[in-house]
Amino acid sequence: MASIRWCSTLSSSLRSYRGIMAAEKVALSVSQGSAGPKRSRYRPHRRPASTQTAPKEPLPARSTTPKPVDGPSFTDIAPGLDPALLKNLPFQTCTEVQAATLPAILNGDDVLAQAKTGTGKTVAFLLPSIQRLLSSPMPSPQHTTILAISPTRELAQQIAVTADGLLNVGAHGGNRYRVQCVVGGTNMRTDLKQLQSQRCDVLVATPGRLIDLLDNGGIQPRFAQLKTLVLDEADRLLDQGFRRELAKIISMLPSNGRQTLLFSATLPKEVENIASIALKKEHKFISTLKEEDVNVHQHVRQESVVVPGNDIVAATYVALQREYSLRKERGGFKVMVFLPTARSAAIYRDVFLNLEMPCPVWEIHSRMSQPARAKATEEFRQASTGVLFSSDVTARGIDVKGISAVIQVGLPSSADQYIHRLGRTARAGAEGHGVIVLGDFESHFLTERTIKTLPIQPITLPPLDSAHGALQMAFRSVSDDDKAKAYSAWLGYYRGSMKAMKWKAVDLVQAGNAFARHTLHYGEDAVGDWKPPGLLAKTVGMMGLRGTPGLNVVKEPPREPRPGPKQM
Ligand SMILES: Nc1ncnc2c1ncn2[C@@H]1O[C@H](COP(=O)(O)OP(=O)(O)OP(=O)(O)O)[C@@H](O)[C@H]1O
Repeated sequence: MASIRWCSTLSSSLRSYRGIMAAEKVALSVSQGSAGPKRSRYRPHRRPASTQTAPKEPLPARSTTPKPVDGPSFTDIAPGLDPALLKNLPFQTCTEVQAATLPAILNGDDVLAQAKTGTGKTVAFLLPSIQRLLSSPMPSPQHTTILAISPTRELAQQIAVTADGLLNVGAHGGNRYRVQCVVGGTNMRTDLKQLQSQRCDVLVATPGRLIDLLDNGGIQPRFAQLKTLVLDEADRLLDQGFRRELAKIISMLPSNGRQTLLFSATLPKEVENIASIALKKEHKFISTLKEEDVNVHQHVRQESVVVPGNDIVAATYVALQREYSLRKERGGFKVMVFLPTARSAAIYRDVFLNLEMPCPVWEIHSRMSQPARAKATEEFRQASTGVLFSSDVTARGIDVKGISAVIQVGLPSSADQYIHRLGRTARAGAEGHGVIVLGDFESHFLTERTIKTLPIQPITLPPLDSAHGALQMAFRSVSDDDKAKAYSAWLGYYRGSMKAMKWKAVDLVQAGNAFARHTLHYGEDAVGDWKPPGLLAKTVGMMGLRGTPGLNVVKEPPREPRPGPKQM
């Protein structure tokens, strides 16, 4: 294998973000709150999330200017659009989904819309909703006109920034309208204070925080004049995980005179039934996917790598090196690596920070505090190069310019999730590349009904031998406590896929133990007596694994971690 020098010189290579909305950016009231997170930081003794190694020779930056799309102009589709609103749009021509949905939304229809990832759905629902807001008499400051709900905090904040850019309507008396964003992991009292003291014409929220504010903050009257309800990533919001919360929210909103918009790249057939809790019967279903279309862009090169289970990390390392060498000349090595669990995203980031990476690395997952998540997202957004190790918190909707590749490690939770994660690259006509790295025990994913229809090319990576030594060293710096948590999370995650794997409990435990022994402990205990990390009897019971041979069941929580060797 041609060896690539991965150097670790410390320097700052962050460039300022040239996002499309940045030019229009105005003060946005994103309520983040100052109080600490509900959960403690992932690991307090570690270096802060922003400690980065950066390239010795920074890679040339790629342009992040959005490509103009080849569609009709916004005014062709909707001649009545407010000129001041059009001025705030960084584009003149519509994407397909924008052209297809604009007339119906302006007409006040309920819409269920499907379009591929990265095709401008956010503007598709915000632009006409805001137009309807602007063309009505100024609402009273106590009332919210548009409520958009997103399944993740980062996506909610991104939607709020876009809404804010669009609402910077000079012709309507400057910033008279206001956008607020309320998400979990921040101080609810701060949210409440802002909602009580300031206008909030557009509210973007995650479901949990919104319910809290409705139940305990008494904000229900704020929605008495609600005109538009948007569910972004609608299939996710209406699936088992969120459905009850959504049903409750909807029951607390007025139905008279309310327009509802549901958007997603993936809309399983069943969603139309469930969607009836939100949509009027006579809603419009608009899809820009053709009958025979696969749900990802044809210009995204997709590859799969299947390796023995113990080689998954090494294969990820080599896949990253390969991507780096592909990008070296052209620049723009910026990669998102998706892992099945929060714990594994954290461990991968730790391990890769200890390898000689040629760029900064970040982690983002639900085990981090919200301020740390926001900081990681913003730093990665602004970076011209870097790797973000992520759980599924950024799988949907997140729009970061210049992602050159998405690497998915391990079994995605569903075919749809594969599509959403892949959609973080090649957005708005940009180029991009996807690789999925699977262990042999999870290769059945590639034969799944939807996945089979995608143009995924199997590839063989260069030999992994050179990666093993470096990885073994890097894994030593991860504490036993973190390894134990990653092991437990691994069992919890793969337990959900036992049927697809044709596994019994004992097979699950065997595979989990192999992961702990050969990946987390990277062969250090391969000889002699080896015990998997301890699992509390309570945890074993909750996983339904009581009595399964191979587990190390303990009564007390594992002792405090012995600190690993000093980190670089
Ligand atoms: N009319 C347009 N012309 C050019 N670029 C556009 C246009 N509309 C939106 N974009 C850009 O396309 C990118 C993707 O938009 P957006 O995030 O709304 O996609 P999406 O369809 O919601 O994706 P996902 O399914 O991943 O949530 C953004 O950077 C956005 O600024």
